[in-house]
Amino acid sequence: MTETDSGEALFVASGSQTAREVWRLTRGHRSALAAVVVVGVTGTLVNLIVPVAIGHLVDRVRAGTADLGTVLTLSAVMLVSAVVGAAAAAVAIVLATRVFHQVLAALRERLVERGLLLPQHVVERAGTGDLISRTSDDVTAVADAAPTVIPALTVAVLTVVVSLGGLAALEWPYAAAFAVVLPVYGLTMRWYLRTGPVVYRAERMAMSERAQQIVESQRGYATVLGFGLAQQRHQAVMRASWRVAVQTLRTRTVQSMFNARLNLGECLTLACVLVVGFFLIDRGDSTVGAATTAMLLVLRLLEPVNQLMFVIDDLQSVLASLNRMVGVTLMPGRTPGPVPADGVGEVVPAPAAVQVSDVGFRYGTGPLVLDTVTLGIAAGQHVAVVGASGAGKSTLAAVIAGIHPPSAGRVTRPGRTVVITQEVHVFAGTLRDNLTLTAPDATDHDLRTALEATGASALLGLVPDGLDTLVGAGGHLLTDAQAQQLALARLLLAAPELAILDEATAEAGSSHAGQLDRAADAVLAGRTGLVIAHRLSQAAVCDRIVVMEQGRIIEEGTHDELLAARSTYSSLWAAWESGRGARPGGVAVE
Ligand SMILES: Nc1ncnc2c1ncn2[C@@H]1O[C@H](COP(=O)(O)OP(=O)(O)OP(=O)(O)O)[C@@H](O)[C@H]1O
Repeated sequence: MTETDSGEALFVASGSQTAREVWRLTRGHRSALAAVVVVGVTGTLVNLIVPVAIGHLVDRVRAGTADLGTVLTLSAVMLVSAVVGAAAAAVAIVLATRVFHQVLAALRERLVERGLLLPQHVVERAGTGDLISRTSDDVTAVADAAPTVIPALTVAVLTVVVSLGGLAALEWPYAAAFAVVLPVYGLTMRWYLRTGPVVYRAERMAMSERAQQIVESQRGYATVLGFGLAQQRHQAVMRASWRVAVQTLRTRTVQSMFNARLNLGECLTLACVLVVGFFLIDRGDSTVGAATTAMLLVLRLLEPVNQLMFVIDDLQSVLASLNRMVGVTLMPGRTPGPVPADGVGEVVPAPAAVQVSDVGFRYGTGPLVLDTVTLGIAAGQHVAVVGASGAGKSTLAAVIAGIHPPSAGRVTRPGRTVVITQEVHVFAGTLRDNLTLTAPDATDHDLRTALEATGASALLGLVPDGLDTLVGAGGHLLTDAQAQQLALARLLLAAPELAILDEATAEAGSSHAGQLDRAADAVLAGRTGLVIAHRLSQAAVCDRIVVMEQGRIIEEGTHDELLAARSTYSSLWAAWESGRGARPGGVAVE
């Protein structure tokens, strides 16, 4: 896991780790794989009948013993063997394609599942584009190449072995002539195996970086517009795209040089076999028919040898992608729910109560963001966390939610915990799809009840097709407040034991603020709640308030207790009250 630990890309598996993992995934498909091999061997053997029959025909013609019957019989044999050989190859390819698509689907599922469980800081450290590129570009690269690579590799290996055997059986010097040229192929292969992975890896990395630049530009759309960074982002994407173009050009250059070396090997082989045939016939050690068969066998053999080389070319690309995909599946991640993650600290399940004990947290190697934080929330209690910007409130929420593993200390929380932040994602699909994400068995009646409870029943009247309305990318665009209502209704349907609202209703100043506050009250009712409060009116109605400053809890108590103590909170409250009074509409909606 060195690459991840050093703060760079996500883990890339070694060849043997990938082979082990892929072999494990073929469990359940082994008999189909055996069928691919058997059918492939049969097809290859049958295909060799054609050159032997042509050689035989040449000798019969030269000897003057070839009549129409012989020609027709040999032609029929060749026709049948060509048809059977082609049919066997087709069956092998279909079988292999099926098996590898199934294995690839299983690997992709594991990849996505694991990717979602990776600690957020690990993904962020590597750049989200890396994970996206592995689940898209790499999967596509393997999907495109695997169905041709595997049967071609099998057929090529079998043809080489069987044809060499046939050449040796004919006259050993023919096989020897081919063997003399083999080092050219060996050297080509060695050069390519050294050069290929380097250029392919560089190309994939460039693609990852391009994906990262595009994702960042899209994610930070508001910031890009707000700060007038469009030109800068455009340049960054252009530079990343140019690097992809340069790397792709390098890859193509290496491929062209590879082709040139293959052509050289082909020329040398044909020349050697011709010269050997000439001397053998001249000395009476071979017939013209045998030389014809040898030449045809060599021609047949060259094709799969070239194919083998080309397959190795694709194989390089497939292996580079597979290593990256398998790498993610081998990384340690959060297991779903409240389990210890890869930090020094610990997260363990508990009934509806929360206990945070001496928790410390830092982002990567940065400064301590949470410093020996201790906090208890009884089952059913609602606690608000307030404090200045950067005090560590969101980080504490994320550590309790299990998004970040604590660097030190221990967190105990309920198994079913849901966190809602200000950034709510609306998935592309129907409103119903978005709501049933966390409650697949919910009926339309349940969905309507949840929307009503969160004050969002009006939403159904505003969208064109009710629950069937397509929302998210490409669909009906929901406002931020509507997206928040949707998220709160989704939380209600998920019915967690602990709900964490990280400024989930922070639409301060908007006419929806009061509505969202009421929705938050509805979703917190009857369950344990942690509220990262943006507006102090949200904190005031909670059972307890915790004040944070520079990663530490500095005050704790009820709203009245903290006001009476003339504490930091009371100053915050006074400042907020005067600000609220000044803000038009602020009071009216509370
Ligand atoms: N992903 C991150 N990587 C590095 N540092 C981070 C990251 N997220 C937050 N921080 C830093 O951690 C500290 C605490 O941030 P956090 O967001 O938890 O504070 P907060 O009290 O929730 O602030 P706000 O009210 O502005 O959201 C800040 O100094 C912030 O810059």
